[in-house]
Amino acid sequence: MNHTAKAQGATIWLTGLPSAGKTTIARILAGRLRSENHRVEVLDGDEIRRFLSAGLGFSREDRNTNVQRIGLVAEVLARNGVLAVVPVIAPYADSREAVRKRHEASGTPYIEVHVATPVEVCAERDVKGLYARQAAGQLTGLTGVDDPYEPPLDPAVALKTQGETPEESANAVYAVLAERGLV
Ligand SMILES: Nc1ncnc2c1ncn2[C@@H]1O[C@H](COP(=O)(O)OS(=O)(=O)O)[C@@H](OP(=O)(O)O)[C@H]1O
Ligand SMILES: Nc1ncnc2c1ncn2[C@@H]1O[C@H](COP(=O)(O)OP(=O)(O)O)[C@@H](O)[C@H]1O
Repeated sequence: MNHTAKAQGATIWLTGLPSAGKTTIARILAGRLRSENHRVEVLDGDEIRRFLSAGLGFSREDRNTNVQRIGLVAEVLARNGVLAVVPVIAPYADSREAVRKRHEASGTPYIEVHVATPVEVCAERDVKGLYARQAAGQLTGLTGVDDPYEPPLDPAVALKTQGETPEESANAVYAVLAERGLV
């Protein structure tokens, strides 16, 4: 297939707690997809918050605004043939549903991946020290600890990252894309 002329885009949204493995899986998946000549963009929550969502905090309202902005950008990319990989917490089911609807409205594939690492494992990994800061009383409103996380009820795939390598997790997402004829 000639990917430059007729590429099929999609949004692949990786939702899950801090330190669940979203960013790691997104990077590995994106690397594999690029090596196969797909057009790929990773819309990382942390990066977007420095620019497109600068000034937004972690209230329900701000998280929703953040997720809708990212959802808009992802849908535009995906509609135009890009595989948009989105490692963003997106803790609220209604925000994720709005993003799904935006994709459905244009007939653009939207794949929801639950990076379903248990909070105890995430807190042990604590890549950015957020769980320690929350425990020390230096931070409140941490997703999964003292702020809500509404798990997806019907994700395309749920990854148990504590029992597998990051490569295996990324391969499981790739397999879903393959099943749906997107790669
Ligand atoms: N209170 C609180 N809760 C959750 N996360 C926090 C918080 N404060 C800062 N951070 C850091 O911000 C990153 C999450 O940003 P997102 O844009 O993915 O979150 S959201 O979808 O708007 O909820 C998240 O990145 P990841 O660890 O990669 O998930 C954190 O590093
Ligand atoms: N199967 C796996 N998938 C993804 N990350 C894993 C896995 N197993 C262990 N890890 C580790 O967990 C950490 C996840 O960090 P990160 O990807 O930054 O999480 P998030 O983006 O969800 O905050 C990394 O240190 C990664 O090496």
